[in-house]
Amino acid sequence: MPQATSLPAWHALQEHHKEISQQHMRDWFEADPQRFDKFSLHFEDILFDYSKNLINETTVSLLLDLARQAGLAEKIGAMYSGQKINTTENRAVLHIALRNRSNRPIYLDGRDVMPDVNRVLEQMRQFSEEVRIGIRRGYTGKRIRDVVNIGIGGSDLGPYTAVTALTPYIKSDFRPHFVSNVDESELLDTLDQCDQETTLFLVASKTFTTQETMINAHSARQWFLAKARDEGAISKHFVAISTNAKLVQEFGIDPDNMFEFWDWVGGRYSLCSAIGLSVALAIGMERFEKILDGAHAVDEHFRTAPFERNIPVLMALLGIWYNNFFGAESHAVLPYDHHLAHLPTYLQQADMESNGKGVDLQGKPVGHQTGPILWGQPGANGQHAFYQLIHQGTKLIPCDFLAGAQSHRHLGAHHPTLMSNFFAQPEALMRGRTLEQARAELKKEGYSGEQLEKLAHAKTFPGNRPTNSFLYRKLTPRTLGSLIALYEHKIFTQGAIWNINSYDQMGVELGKQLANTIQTDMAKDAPTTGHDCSTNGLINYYRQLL
Ligand SMILES: O=P(O)(O)OC[C@H]1O[C@H](O)[C@H](O)[C@@H](O)[C@@H]1O
Repeated sequence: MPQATSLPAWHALQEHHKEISQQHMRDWFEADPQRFDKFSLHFEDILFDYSKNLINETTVSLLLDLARQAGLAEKIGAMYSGQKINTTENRAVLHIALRNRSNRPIYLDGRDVMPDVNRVLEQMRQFSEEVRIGIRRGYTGKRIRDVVNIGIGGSDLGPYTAVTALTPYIKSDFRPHFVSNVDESELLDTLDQCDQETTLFLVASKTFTTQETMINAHSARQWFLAKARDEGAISKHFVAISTNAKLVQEFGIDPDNMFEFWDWVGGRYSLCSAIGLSVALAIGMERFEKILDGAHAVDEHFRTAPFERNIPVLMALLGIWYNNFFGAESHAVLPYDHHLAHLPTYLQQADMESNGKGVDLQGKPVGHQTGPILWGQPGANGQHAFYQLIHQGTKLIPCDFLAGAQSHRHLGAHHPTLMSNFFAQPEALMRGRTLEQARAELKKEGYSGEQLEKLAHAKTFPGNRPTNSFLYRKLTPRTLGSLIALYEHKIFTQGAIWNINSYDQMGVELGKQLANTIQTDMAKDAPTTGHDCSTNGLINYYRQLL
């Protein structure tokens, strides 16, 4: 596959960019009352409004050409048919199989993976129901009240984001916890809230070798045994979620208490696998399966919708437009739905670990920018922190705004107020405020002369800042599954066009290796000398502080 930069559509977009960058969205909206109809789409109850972007019909058509010329259709086909598109690790990428709610088989090396998927779903169903209704209890016969998921990265962020998102559905006498960091503070603060007799630990790790998770799991085991004093009781309080049966057994977890997943599920794409067990325990398996339904519906949309009406494809192309032609370095995700507070963090791993790559599929340096810096936090909080820079700073930051029309609980004017901000911010970012408008407003307020002039410039907003708005009825399990799948396929599409492998994460390794050698050095009595002088200096000063 040729580099994206050598495709004819790339050159055409470079030329087109010159023309678009001279124009203002405000004028387009004034000239064309149909703009919203042209540039918005519905998927079930989710409205995707992309009309407030720096695009016209030619832009969209050139971006679609780019997708076609980059072989996107073939690449989607390759993923769905189980080809080993994770070429560096020689693995297929089949998270779509985890939520394949159709009767269609999905083959990997000539074998249908669906019986395995369904077997584990059945195991999750049985286990979560037994815990929730109290058939499975702790070693003293008490009901399980606290569930602690111990995992990091993909074995933490997905279920943590989902459990937070679906807080209104959590069983009232049940408390889910997530421990990821190796910093003992997190584990100890959590254990302080728990009782050994009523706590269930889910040790979640695809590889079962991740340092942070293993240390936390061993410490949790010790904490448990300090009270239970019976190794036999472990089977009632520890389960594992992993692809590595051997290491799970070595840790002392009964194979019957292991929930399997497979090397064709990337960690950051594993929410719909057994990694979602904490979600199933918290909200019930039936509702967990609604997440799968929502994700599957989007999988089908992505697979079958023509590119011009394919939401993840359009999300990806708009991202590429800003990333590669406007030089935007970051992308903000701004949920006006407090339950989605962890979505930006979740998407940081999904997007930045997938597309933070500098070589292409042939192992050659890419000749263009790849994945953006993804960041964000819930509105309205962000408005009082970093929106100033988005409105008037010197950087272009495309933003996604997300909101549910209905909230789960009602209190006075809270929700309408939140929603008014959700509508106002993208409008203000698009429209801005001209110098003339600022002058007129100040004049009305009684300003004049030099002071008016100075203030008018400070109060001018350039506008023309691009946003997407996602508006759905209510944050249900199904909607959550759909939103996550939309972003997953956006990431896939961008990786496909950039011709990179979105499914390995070699960049995480070096720091891990160095940490291991440094820990050995730290254990020695002599001052550390084996590193650069800065690292030596830091380690040696740390010793003095102990
Ligand atoms: O699930 P695990 O094998 O414990 O891995 C947990 C995480 O750690 C690694 O460092 C990877 O960068 C992540 O992609 C992964 O999700």
